[in-house]
Parts: sequence; C-alpha cells; structure tokens
Amino acid sequence: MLKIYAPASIGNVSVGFDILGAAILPIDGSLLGDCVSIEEADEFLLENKGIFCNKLPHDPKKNIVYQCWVRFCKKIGKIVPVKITLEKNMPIGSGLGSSACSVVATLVVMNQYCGFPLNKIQLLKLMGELEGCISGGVHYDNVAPSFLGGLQLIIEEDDNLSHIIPIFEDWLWIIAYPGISISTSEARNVLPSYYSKINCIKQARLLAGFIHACHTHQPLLAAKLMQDVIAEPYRIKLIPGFLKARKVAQDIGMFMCGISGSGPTLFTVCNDIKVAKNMRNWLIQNYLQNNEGFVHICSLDIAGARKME
Ligand SMILES: Nc1ncnc2c1ncn2[C@@H]1O[C@H](COP(=O)(O)OP(=O)(O)O)[C@@H](O)[C@H]1O
Ligand SMILES: N[C@@H](CCOP(=O)(O)O)C(=O)O
Repeated sequence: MLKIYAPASIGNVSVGFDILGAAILPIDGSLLGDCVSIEEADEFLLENKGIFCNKLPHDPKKNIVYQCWVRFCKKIGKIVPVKITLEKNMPIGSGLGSSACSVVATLVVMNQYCGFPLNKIQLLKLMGELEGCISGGVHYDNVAPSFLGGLQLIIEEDDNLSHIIPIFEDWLWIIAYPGISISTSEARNVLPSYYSKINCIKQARLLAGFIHACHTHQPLLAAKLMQDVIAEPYRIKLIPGFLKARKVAQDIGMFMCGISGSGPTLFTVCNDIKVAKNMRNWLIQNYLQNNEGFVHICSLDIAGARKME
C-alpha cells in the first residue's frame, strides 16, 4: 500500500501574507502532518482515522480528500476507483495548514498511484485550487511548503509558481496550538479589502528586505523584518492571549513572534535551544486552553511531502 505524509506549515511567516510559507518538523522526531494511503477498490471509498478524525465533516463528500479525488480524476480524464485512508493528525482550523496537509497528501498519492500523469507544476496548481475551495481564496502559502518543503516564496507568474528561499539552519521555530479552532475563511473575512499607500510601501519594504536578508545571510535583520502589517492587526482580537505571549517571547529572548497562518497557533523563532525550551515551557503553562493543545520546537521540513514505509 502506498502511503504519503504531508507536513504542517506556517502560512504567511508574518512578513509574506499569502506568499510565504514554511514546512515544519518537530525536532523530537515526531511527525506533524497528515498521512494518506491508497489501495485498489471497486469504487471510491474513504476511511478516516487519526486523533482529529472526529472533527472532519460527517458527509464524506464534504471532506477535501473526496474533492481532491474528483478533481484529479477530471484532470486526467479517467475515473480511478480506489480506497483512500486519511490519517487526520492535524487539528482543523489551527493555522497549521491542516486542510493543505490533506490536499497535498491526497494529490501526491493519487499522482504516484496513477504513474505520475501530472507534473509538479500541474499538481501544485491543483493543490492551490482545492485549498481555495476551503479557505475562500486561492493561496499557496500552505500547499507549496507542504508539497515542496522548506521556506517557499510564491511567485505565481505563469509556470513560475513557487521558489525555495534559503533560511538560517540554526533557527528553531516554536509553534503553540492552544486547542481552539479559527476558520480560515472567517479570519480572511475580517481583513480590509483595501490598504493605504503607506501600508503597501511598508509591506513591500519588509518583504523585500526579508528576502534580501535571507539571501545575504543576515539572520538578525531577517528576524527584525518579520512583521505583519496586513493580517495581524485585524486578527489579534480573534486570538486570546496572543499579545501577552508575544511580550513574554520578547522578554525571554526570542527573535520574533507572530500568528501562524490565520491562527490561533502562534510561532516564535530563536537560535538557542535553552531559550527555546524556556519559551516552550511558558507556552505550555500559559497559552494552551485545553488538552488538545500542543507546543513543538521545530526545524524546517526540507523534504516536504514524502512516501512513508
Ligand atoms: N481533510 C480535511 N482536513 C481539514 N479540514 C477539512 C478536511 N476536509 C474538509 N475540511 C473542512 O475545511 C475547513 C478547515 O479549513 P481551514 O479553516 O482552512 O483550516 P486549516 O487552517 O486548519 O486548514 C473546515 O470547515 C473542515 O471541516
Ligand atoms: N495566508 C493564509 C494562510 C492560512 O493558513 P491556515 O493554516 O490558517 O489555513 C491566511 O492567512 O489567510
């Protein structure tokens, strides 16, 4: 049986709303993402497993996995009867690209099972489309890193969809999911439709400077520029305890602290394991709201979606 794992991701990475995303891998060796396996069947069947499977829509046709199967079959012009098993390990509406994990793992597994009829660009375009069905707007900042790995900058110009950005290998990325859910489409609806000229110029300066700092190996400059002037000011009100956590992160010695995707997960970065562990302990004691919440110290997941033995 063929089984594909697709990692969780931090959408936006604060400075690149909708166009920057990072795939993550806990340093303790655990896996943070969904697995999808496929086997021959007489008709399409979907089985859901995993710790968060009870939070999936009850109607299997509303599961994004089913919609991926339909779109993929349409794209290759052939109905492929298969049984798909989704291991839903990612909390839904967490800000860690949960729907993207399912989309990426399903399309990669289907493509491999069918002998690679679609190339990487066609697959990524399809992933963006399907993610758009769920979140109310096509955005690649979760699907691209989950599929391709690392820190991805979305270019989206013709076939130039996404490029990997070199990032500092010693950076530790702590993510804290409090255990409550925020719908991405609702968190997109709180954003304004238009931004002022001053804001647009600031956003361009921050993102261009960040990408420059990554390419010229200036970690402190990069971290300083990781500011969100597009979404964070409007989403903070949806995330209890975020401002307090950010203040503590600064006091503890983290480089920066921002919202992961549309929240409520936060992420914070440093390059010192002692500092990271202090922060993790504080987040466990103060940011989690119930026993579904979790905190992980991560590195970037460079491999992206991959086959599991
Ligand atoms: N396989 C799936 N994984 C995650 N969410 C799914 C899946 N199938 C359908 N959904 C629906 O998609 C929505 C979650 O998407 P979203 O708010 O973007 O969360 P996330 O930020 O975790 O991706 C929910 O309404 C959920 O019911
Ligand atoms: N760029 C998107 C990212 C959403 O990520 P998710 O993990 O919350 O689905 C946005 O900020 O709306």
